[in-house]
Amino acid sequence: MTLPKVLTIAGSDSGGGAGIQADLKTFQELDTYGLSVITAITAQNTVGVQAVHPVSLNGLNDQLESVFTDIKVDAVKTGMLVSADYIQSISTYIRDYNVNKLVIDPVLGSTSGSELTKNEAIDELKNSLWPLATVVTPNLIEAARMLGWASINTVSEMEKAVYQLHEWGAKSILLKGGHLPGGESVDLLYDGHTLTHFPMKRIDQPHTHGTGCTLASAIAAGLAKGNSIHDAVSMAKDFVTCAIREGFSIGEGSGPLNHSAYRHRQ
Ligand SMILES: Nc1ncnc2c1ncn2[C@@H]1O[C@H](COP(=O)(O)OP(=O)(O)O)[C@@H](O)[C@H]1O
Ligand SMILES: Cc1ncc(COP(=O)(O)OP(=O)(O)O)c(N)n1
Repeated sequence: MTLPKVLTIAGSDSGGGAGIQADLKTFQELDTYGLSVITAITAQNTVGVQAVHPVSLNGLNDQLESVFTDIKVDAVKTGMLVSADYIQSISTYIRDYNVNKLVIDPVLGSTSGSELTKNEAIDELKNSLWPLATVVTPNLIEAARMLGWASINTVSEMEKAVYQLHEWGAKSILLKGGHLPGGESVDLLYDGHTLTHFPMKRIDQPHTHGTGCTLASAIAAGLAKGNSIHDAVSMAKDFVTCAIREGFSIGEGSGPLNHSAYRHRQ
């Protein structure tokens, strides 16, 4: 028996809700084999990020070399990328090893407000990694920051944003509307030809830590299993919706999702 192999390149979350931990749980639940290259260790819990300790650039390169020289991965997902030199290195491996299923979650900060990828790294992300992506999955805050806009507050602003972000060379963009105000929201997928709306009713749930990481990882698992981008996003939306519905409390702040909810859905 063999399983599709999915690699996450991201930061560790000691609280277990986001980052590498959310990614590996998602891969496992979707019957794929998860591998990890860790960019940074965050001291983090449900209340926020207390400290960030990047792995050295040598440490990052050693992990990339070990994985890529031995294992043919079917898809890669990236999360917290720390800084421009890390992104340069990761882009080189993605290009040299012909990774053709790449999901970039352009994590710039945590919802609690800590910087996880340096602002100066945005240009490197745009120029070297973005054009290699099958799909990039910004939230509204990340999209506005990368476009140099003050904010994105409406579906028509989301539509303008998704078209502009697509011009940077990724095959498709999934602009997530989780931060849109109101009880109804939408994620927009644009593949250069078709704009697809994934509408959702907001689940009234305080425990949503790790939604972005989980969604991007589920898309990567779907792609690794041979699904189209549209089908992978559609499955990933169902996965994250089930997981949000069963989010739970483990500390004083915003708790994690239940990653096994999709497997046990009725
Ligand atoms: N309260 C919610 N109810 C239903 N879906 C949600 C909720 N919050 C986020 N989502 C969905 O979870 C995914 C992650 O969205 P978002 O919160 O915008 O990203 P991030 O975690 O990167 O900030 C998106 O598909 C979004 O639509
Ligand atoms: C190590 C690490 N990586 C990414 C994030 C951001 O995760 P995300 O899924 O966007 O979840 P929230 O920050 O919205 O809870 C993180 N916090 N830590």
